[in-house]
Amino acid sequence: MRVSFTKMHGLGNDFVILDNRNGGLPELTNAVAAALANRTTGIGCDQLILLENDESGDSDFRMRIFNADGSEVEACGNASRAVALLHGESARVATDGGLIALEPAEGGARVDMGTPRFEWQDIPLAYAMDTLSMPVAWGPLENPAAVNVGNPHVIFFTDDTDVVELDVLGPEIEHDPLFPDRINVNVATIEDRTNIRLRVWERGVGLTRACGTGACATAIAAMRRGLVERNVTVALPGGPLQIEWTKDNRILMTGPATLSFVGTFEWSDFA
Ligand SMILES: N[C@@H](CCC[C@H](N)C(=O)O)C(=O)O
Repeated sequence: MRVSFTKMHGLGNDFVILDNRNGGLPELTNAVAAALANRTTGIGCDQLILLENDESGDSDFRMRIFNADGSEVEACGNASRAVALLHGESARVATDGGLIALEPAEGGARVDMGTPRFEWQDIPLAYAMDTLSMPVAWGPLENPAAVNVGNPHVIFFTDDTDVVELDVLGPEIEHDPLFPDRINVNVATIEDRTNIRLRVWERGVGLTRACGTGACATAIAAMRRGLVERNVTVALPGGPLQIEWTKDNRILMTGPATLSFVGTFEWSDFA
């Protein structure tokens, strides 16, 4: 079967998007997702995004997210903006991390990512601790915060994020038994009350140019610690995102998205 896909990215975090809202595609297994995401033998991307009908009728459609390693996960901020651009109009979208609201904007989108969660069981962590100030360390990275913004994040604040060996510490922390579902690892530097610099080791992928949910989680953790205002710019290697934590406890993320190209592939080559 010949299948169409759209290649998009948000600040260099790239996606292969399959639109199955009209049905007809075979079941997308974790193995097929990993094969398509492979940059040597597949199409290549950080995340594979599958759009489906929401049978419950609670949303306009459903967005499923697969990391490059094939694992299916709950949320993806950058892909949400890409899907908003592709869809072209406002939409309420069901994800495994909860309902999100897309609002296309010039060259990108504003996304209501929902409400953050802070209970240790909700991250999830393996055992109880204060998620705003965790008494744990990995090498020079210590005393992180953890936030679930649909997916799980741990956030370390350091004087200079650029000197952290995230390619070494990232995989170690991602796979630590403290995190039963593994974790996305964020290393951030507070520049001033409205600016944060951020690098992310993504669960199931590795270092990426940008992570939208990482920007949301990091901004919320910094706001909870009183380090920044409730509306900040988060600068990632791929560019900036604007993150606001509203008085009614919603996370609003605004930033660009880009359509790279449209192509086709033969499903049986990857199944
Ligand atoms: N790139 C994403 C996050 C994708 C999912 C993440 N790797 C996870 O495993 O939770 C983003 O822009 O948020």
